[in-house]
Amino acid sequence: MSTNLCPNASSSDPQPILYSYWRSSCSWRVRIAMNLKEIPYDIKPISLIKSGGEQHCNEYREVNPMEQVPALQIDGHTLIESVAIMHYLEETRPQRPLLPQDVHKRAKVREIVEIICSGIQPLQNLIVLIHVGEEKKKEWAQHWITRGFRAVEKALSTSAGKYCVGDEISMADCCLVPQVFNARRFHVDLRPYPIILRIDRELESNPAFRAAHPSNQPDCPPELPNK
Ligand SMILES: O=C(O)/C=C\C(=O)CC(=O)CC(=O)O
Repeated sequence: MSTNLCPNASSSDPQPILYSYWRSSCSWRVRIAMNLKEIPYDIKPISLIKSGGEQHCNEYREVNPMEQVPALQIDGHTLIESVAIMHYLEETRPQRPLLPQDVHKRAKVREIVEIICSGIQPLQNLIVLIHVGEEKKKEWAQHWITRGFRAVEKALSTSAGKYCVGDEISMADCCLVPQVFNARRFHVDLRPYPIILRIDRELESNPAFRAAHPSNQPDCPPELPNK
């Protein structure tokens, strides 16, 4: 690895720590990326629901002022925001690339990432749903996921191979799979999105994706149905 890629990393650095919540789709994206790149890490679970949410406690606010997961302690730095973290990993650990070489394919990966990470997930995030209220939250989440998935499916109709963009797994796939889980959680009818469903099914058995799944997280409640 060249010296400017990872200026503060040394073999004596402690193992990275990922502040994560089992069902957080943003934590899940980073777990997949770490697993794909075979970067060992420890999980520090932050419960988003226990006692009003551990993400709001003073200690964690020092780690992530947005009071959200994930946060990643790596190379002597604390990084927040899942997409920024994935790009950092890509730039410092280029093994098993998550962006294609071709600039147009890269643009397509970023487009799909952006649709999901800006255009869908933030609108159905826990803090928003709390604000929307118990009575309306399901319909609200369905509305925004459906709207976004229409655009994702359209993008995939020209970009997809085996995965979101061509035949290599990319950041777009790291974002898509957790969003499909959220869609199912809110009972979105996924039949109009056959390409999304096909790619989700394709990645289900991938070991990096399996290990990152909520049901395989240390903080996943044991009593969860369909574990
Ligand atoms: O267990 C819970 O109900 C609390 C939080 C979540 O699911 C995580 C989210 O807010 C959704 C997400 O990350 O997309």
